[in-house]
Amino acid sequence: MLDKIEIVILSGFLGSGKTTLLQNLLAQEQQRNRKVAVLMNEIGQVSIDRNLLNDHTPLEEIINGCICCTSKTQLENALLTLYMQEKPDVIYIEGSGIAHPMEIYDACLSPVIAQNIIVKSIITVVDGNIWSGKHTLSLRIQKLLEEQIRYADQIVINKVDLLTSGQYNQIVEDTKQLNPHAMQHMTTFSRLNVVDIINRDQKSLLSHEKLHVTEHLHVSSLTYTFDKPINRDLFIKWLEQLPVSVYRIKGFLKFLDDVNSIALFQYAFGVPFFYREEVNLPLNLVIIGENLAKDLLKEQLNQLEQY
Ligand SMILES: Nc1nc2c(ncn2[C@@H]2O[C@H](COP(=O)(O)OP(=O)(O)OP(=O)(O)O)[C@@H](O)[C@H]2O)c(=O)[nH]1
Repeated sequence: MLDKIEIVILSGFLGSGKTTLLQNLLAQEQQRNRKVAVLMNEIGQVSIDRNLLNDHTPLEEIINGCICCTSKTQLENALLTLYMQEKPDVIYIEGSGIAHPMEIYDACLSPVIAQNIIVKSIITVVDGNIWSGKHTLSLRIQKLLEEQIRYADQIVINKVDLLTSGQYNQIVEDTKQLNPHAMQHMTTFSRLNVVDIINRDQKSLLSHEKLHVTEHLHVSSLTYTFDKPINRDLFIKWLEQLPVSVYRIKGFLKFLDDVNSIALFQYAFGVPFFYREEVNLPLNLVIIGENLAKDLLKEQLNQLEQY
């Protein structure tokens, strides 16, 4: 089994400074001698940003589609390709400016590779200038900007050079209110030493800081592997009692009433879907949510295997 590959998700609205940040990060990774791969998602028909990266960095691109719709499977496949072919230490995923960070997070956790990766950080770059004038944007875009901030564990407030001190203070306050857990960085041209922040050794931090760090990424995931078929009704009963903080589950199941096939299972915000598949895949179930009670969930899933 290969070592776990780190994933860092770069989120942020169009033009906020994600590619600029990525270039900075890649330079820092190079100094640390780590093997890096990049996955980019752009909405346009052609890739613009690839020219901004050096030729040695393995790159997969998903062009002309946003991860939140059909391109999600493409992202899963691209990630799998990078994982199998390049075996990097870390994969940076730059989402399109209109992608929701949770959609990217979700797409990373394909049941096929969820056990082999670890999402280290969700970094959202906020365009200070756009944020200050956000009332001129549609409500949908305003909501997206807020969501991109809400789900980050590192917030890079960029383009500080274009802000008045009043605007600067307002952004700091707004982002703190939307996401009190995240670390804030105020930057110009996305200049910050974030690699160290992502990789800092938690043991070396002061104890109060340690607690803070472990709480940063408040969205988490759990992968459970079933060894045998389970009872369908009991599984559905289990789903019905889940707290709303579990908002996504996906994976492969085998039910006692149909042991010759596999059920591809999808669950989003309380709504389950089962698709019958005639393939043989490991029975991995990935659960995504906020403040997951992992031990309890494992125990409950283990119980399902006892019937
Ligand atoms: N004035 C100013 N310009 C910046 C800053 N950071 C980035 N830019 C410029 O903003 C533009 C967009 O930056 P990118 O890094 O390409 O932004 P992006 O988020 O990758 O953009 P998309 O790929 O369209 O989503 C570029 O022209 C950058 O040079 C900053 O701090 N201040």
